[in-house]
Amino acid sequence: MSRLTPTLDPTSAHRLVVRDLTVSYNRVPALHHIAFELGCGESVALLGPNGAGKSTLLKSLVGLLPRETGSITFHGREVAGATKDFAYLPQRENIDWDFPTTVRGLVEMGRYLRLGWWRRFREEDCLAVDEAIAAMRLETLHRRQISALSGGQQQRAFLARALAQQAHVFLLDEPFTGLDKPSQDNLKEMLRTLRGQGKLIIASHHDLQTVSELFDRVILLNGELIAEGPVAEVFTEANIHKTYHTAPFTGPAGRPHHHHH
Ligand SMILES: Nc1ncnc2c1ncn2[C@@H]1O[C@H](COP(=O)(O)OP(=O)(O)OP(=O)(O)O)[C@@H](O)[C@H]1O
Repeated sequence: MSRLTPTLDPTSAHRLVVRDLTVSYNRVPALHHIAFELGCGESVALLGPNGAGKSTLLKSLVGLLPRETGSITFHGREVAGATKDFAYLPQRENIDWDFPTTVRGLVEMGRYLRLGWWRRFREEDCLAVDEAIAAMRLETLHRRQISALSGGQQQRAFLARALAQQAHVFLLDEPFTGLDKPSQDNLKEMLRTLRGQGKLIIASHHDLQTVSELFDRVILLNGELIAEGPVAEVFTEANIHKTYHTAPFTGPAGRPHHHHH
């Protein structure tokens, strides 16, 4: 295939395709030969016990971890390393909320990610930032320091940054954790907005009670892929049991390392 004129497979348009993905830490595999295919406009719960590899999968999708085997393609194009099409929300405790910036400053960073730091901010960039702030209902808070926001508002500020970046795939690590009921409802609505805009949302999640209310599909993970598909088909008693009550597949290298929490 010519490098200059990549041929796009029409069936892969708007799809994220993961094939045979293996990711290891110090040669100990945390993900074993994972494969799945997702489409834009879907919201997907990434489920599995502590240490199942949920964060590892999100980080590897966003290019933060090298992969040992496998391929990731989006829109039929191989994804290698960081891409502006993908936005990543780390676990809350892994974000430095004391970083001195306003909501607006944070959202502008998303825009710069898109432009490159050397480019001048233009009218259209300001508009994109305004739009993102409005979509996440942060208009009244845009001058506030991010350290002075509630947990739910901080999540929205990060989602606004991803919107300004014009990301298509939103990789969210436990976005509902630590939010009270009103903030959860609010985030739920924001995710519905994003899905309506054709974004693909993949979120690790721990509350099995809310899965069917919040998501269209599930990925059940425990070192290896247990099952993947629409909630109604795949989120079954038997699959849940298999995911949470079976010893994780540890691979030929032996037991996985203890979890960092
Ligand atoms: N930086 C690291 N170095 C070595 N091993 C790691 C590292 N990060 C994660 N691991 C191991 O990889 C495996 C998967 O961890 P990961 O954090 O992806 O799980 P998780 O499903 O996100 O867990 P949790 O639900 O607790 O957040 C675990 O066995 C963990 O101990």
